Amino acid sequence: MRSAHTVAQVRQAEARLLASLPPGLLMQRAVHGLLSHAARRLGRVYGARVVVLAGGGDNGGDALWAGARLAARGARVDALAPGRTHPAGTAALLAAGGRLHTVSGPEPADGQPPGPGTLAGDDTAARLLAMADLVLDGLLGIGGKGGLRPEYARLAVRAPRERTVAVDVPSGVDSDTGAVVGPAVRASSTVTFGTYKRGLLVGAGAEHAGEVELVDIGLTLPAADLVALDDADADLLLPVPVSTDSKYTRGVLGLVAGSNSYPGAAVLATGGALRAAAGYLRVVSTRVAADHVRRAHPEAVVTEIDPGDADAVLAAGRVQAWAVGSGLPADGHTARIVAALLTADVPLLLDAGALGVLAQDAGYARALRERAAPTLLTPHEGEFVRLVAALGWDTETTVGELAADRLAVVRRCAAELGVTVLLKGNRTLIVDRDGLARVNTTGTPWLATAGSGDVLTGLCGSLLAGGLDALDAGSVGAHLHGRAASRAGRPLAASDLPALLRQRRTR
Ligand SMILES: NC(=O)C1=CN([C@@H]2O[C@H](COP(=O)(O)OP(=O)(O)OC[C@H]3O[C@@H](n4cnc5c(N)ncnc54)[C@H](O)[C@@H]3O)[C@@H](O)[C@H]2O)[C@@H](O)CC1
Ligand SMILES: Nc1ncnc2c1ncn2[C@@H]1O[C@H](COP(=O)(O)OP(=O)(O)O)[C@@H](O)[C@H]1O
Ligand SMILES: [K+]
Repeated sequence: MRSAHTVAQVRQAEARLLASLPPGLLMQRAVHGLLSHAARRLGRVYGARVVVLAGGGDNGGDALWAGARLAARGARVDALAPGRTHPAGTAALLAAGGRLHTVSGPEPADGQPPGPGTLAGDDTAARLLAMADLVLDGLLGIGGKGGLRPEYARLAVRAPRERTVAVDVPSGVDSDTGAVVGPAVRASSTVTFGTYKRGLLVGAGAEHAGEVELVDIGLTLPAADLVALDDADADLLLPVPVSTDSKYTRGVLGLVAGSNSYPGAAVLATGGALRAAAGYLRVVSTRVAADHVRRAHPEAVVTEIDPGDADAVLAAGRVQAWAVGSGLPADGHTARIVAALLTADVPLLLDAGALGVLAQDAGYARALRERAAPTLLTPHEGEFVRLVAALGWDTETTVGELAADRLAVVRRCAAELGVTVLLKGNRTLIVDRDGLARVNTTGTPWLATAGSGDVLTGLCGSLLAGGLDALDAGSVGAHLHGRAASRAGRPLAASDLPALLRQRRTR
């Protein structure tokens, strides 16, 4: 399990630790981790060309110290700085034979740098960056605020992504939110210290960070309210049948999905549901979809209903969870079924057409809040925006806030509706009514294909029926879904996913 903390939490933990350690030791722990990572990436340090981008704070200090160590091992190290630099890190670099260039502007300038080293222009900086075997981005760490100042931005955009290692966080990424305003460093890997910063896992920041390596520097941090599951966590949470189980005790899922227009959604959701936790799957569909499901999945127990026949849905039989919405139109028929299922006292997943129904009437908010059993909503961004518009949120503002602080927005929605929200997309977020959050880090952009969300609905519904709470069902479902996608051939079709959900089990 990877835990993410806020800048304030990190600062507090650092302050406590700093008070108990000899000066400089904390930074040296960070530098040691950074150096190992850089050496591993370089393969051969001796003779390698390394560029350090050095801002004025401690982040620049880390990068300069690591540059000094690489220089001592025979690398040719040039530091590029937009202004003043960390004094001890600078002295170490120069003593080890590294060079410091203060990048003064677009043209090579005459005059004196603000400290040691030489003045250089953008052309020199660009040339050094183009020739570098490795770039260490130490422009800004967790002290970065807002968009990069122009002199920082000019260096940030010239760093070659595939050869750039970000120190702690890519410069220009907001450590707490993952928001990126304007130019920012794009790294192929990030070495982060003490804990994951939220911005490395969520939003645009995750995309800028590349692979993230965590270096332990001995910080003691509070329990995190945002975590990312690893493979082992998901495998442990996945319900596994025991010798005393029957198909019923494993959990029965009721899946209301598919329509004459979208029968495929029912087939896909069924495929996902069959390869998770439930031991028994009741699929409730109108005629055309029911026929498709029967043909594709003989093990599903199919009940055929007339559109909108809520009584027939409930009469399909006892279930431990309902999942409703994939391939259903957001119309009056679906509204009747949704209204009936909202009163059921078992866990309920609402997706697609069912979310569309909720978005048409603010009155559903109350019904959601009043439900005693867990509720999981699985919107993509468009569905999310429409859903909260029904709560009176301004659409344009919501879209802006999703870019600025995705986690905060999803938290607000989950709290307001008293439900667990799974917001799909790259780095799917799963947040419960109390604000506990998970971010999914599996998957590939190939999942951006019609129907993959239907498979996810079946999968998560099945996990709910298997007894997981909504936060676990959503996060384990998203994890397995993404993992299946990364095992797939390319291009990926949604119907490839169910078979890929089968895996060699460790238990
Ligand atoms: N504090 C500690 O004890 C440790 C800190 N470490 C490193 O220290 C970093 C934090 O150091 P700092 O607090 O000095 O912060 P930074 O190194 O992130 O730098 C903050 C400085 O950058 C300037 N700045 C902020 N936003 C800017 C922007 N948008 N454009 C241009 N300049 C901007 C600020 O004026 C401030 O002087 C961590 O990320 C980590 O790399 C590690 O060495 C581990 C120990
Ligand atoms: N760029 C992306 N990277 C990774 N996963 C993605 C990306 N875009 C979409 N996904 C995932 O693909 C699925 C798409 O679901 P959804 O939008 O509901 O599609 P549909 O309704 O067609 O099935 C979700 O699990 C989502 O997280
Ligand atoms: K950085």
